[in-house]
Amino acid sequence: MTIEYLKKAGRTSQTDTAETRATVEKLLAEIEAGGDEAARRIAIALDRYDGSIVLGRDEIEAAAAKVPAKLKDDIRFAHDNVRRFAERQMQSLSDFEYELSPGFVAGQKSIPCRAAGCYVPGGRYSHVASAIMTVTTAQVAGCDNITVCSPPRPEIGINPAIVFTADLCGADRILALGGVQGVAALAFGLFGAPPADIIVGPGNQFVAEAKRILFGRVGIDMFAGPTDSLILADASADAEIVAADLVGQAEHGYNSPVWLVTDSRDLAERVLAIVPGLIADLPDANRTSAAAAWRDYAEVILCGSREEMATVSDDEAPEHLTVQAQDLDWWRDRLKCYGSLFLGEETTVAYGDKASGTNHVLPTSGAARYTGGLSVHKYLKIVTWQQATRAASKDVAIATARISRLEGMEGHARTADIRLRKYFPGENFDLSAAGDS
Ligand SMILES: NC(=O)C1=CN([C@@H]2O[C@H](COP(=O)(O)OP(=O)(O)OC[C@H]3O[C@@H](n4cnc5c(N)ncnc54)[C@H](O)[C@@H]3O)[C@@H](O)[C@H]2O)C=CC1
Ligand SMILES: O=C(O)[C@@H](O)CS(=O)(=O)O
Ligand SMILES: [Zn+2]
Repeated sequence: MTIEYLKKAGRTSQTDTAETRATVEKLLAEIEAGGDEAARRIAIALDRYDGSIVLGRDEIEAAAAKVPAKLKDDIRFAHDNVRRFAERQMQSLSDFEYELSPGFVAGQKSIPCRAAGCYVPGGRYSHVASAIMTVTTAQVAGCDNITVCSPPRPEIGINPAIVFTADLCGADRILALGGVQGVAALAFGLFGAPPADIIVGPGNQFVAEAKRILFGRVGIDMFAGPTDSLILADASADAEIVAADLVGQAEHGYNSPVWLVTDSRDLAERVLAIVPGLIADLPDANRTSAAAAWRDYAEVILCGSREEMATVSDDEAPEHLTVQAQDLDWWRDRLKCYGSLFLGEETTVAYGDKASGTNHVLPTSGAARYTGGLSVHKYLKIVTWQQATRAASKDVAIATARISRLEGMEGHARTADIRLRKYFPGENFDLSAAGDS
């Protein structure tokens, strides 16, 4: 490899993880011991919010009344796209039964988790689209009970558009709780909510760590923490658009990595020259986040070939991966590690983030090495079953008895023996593990 870093990051998604873990463990222990009251106390301390936590129907209607009609239409448009894509995903998985031998049938079926907990982030920005992504997929998957948690703003509560959206998409209950206290409320079943079987949704490092620690006790979709994005671009790319896309992603937060990987030094240098001006031109809060992310987490990597670019990208396993290069089919076939792929200049990460229909809850911090993003499949338990005639069970019983004895599991072996004696009286079987080798 002949890669050259034209800009190297001083920090990565693994920086400060021990400190985050210690903070989250302490908060979870406090909430588990103290229940509703502890969660409320932490919400007051961290989010300066002392209003109602479980939103009543009147509060939901009041929030909906505050959302402009045009925005409601946009939310319905995005919801419709996400719902139709999720329905198509449901169709991609079908139950089946298979006759392994005459009379011995095994099958696979999918069963939705009963209670889903959806976390909708809202600390820095008001992530209305995350409510669409999480609640809609839970609803299409067939979860019976959907609880939403989202952080309240001081004095105000949850952003009204998030409340409207969660309700539109099918939430059964909405809790004004953010961060660790929100995730804990979903997991432990606080404020009258059923304990979640699965918790889904993105969030900052505290939210992602809380889900990670609770995993096992409760299911989670994946590690979906601070957003990251990588752009693969060759000499044919438009430097202005590449720079705008990098800055658009850096605004997510001070700890959002962005990478440009290219085989064109000229493109890289032009992008490096354009980015600072685009960041400076953002509104205050967005500028602060993007400037810090660009300074501390951004990288510009020059490669010798497109194969080398693909390898660098797969090693990063970015959440969002954009290709602005020639021969898009080659890239789609070659790339292996990403949460969601955006091919060509005519689409962009923000389309997927807000409205195009694919899910924006995606693996971060390299988790795309082993998982895709949120889909209806994350809520489904793929289970198996089997059923047999007595005649069909004979060969399986003999093999089971012998393998069990070889393993030293005599009790298992005898569950097969007893059936063979009952179903085939008078027949003799060699059920010992020993025999010709
Ligand atoms: N991976 C994905 O698919 C997506 C990721 N995101 C990410 O979600 C994140 C959203 O973050 P935020 O705006 O912060 O909203 P958030 O809702 O995730 O977090 C806000 C909560 O963090 C808690 N918190 C803040 N500082 C804390 C501290 N020092 N100790 C303990 N708790 C603390 C507060 O209780 C607050 O309620 C961003 O990093 C964004 O990139 C957003 C959408 C999709
Ligand atoms: O990580 C993500 O998918 C986010 O970019 C989604 S959003 O733009 O913050 O809604
Ligand atoms: Zn985004």
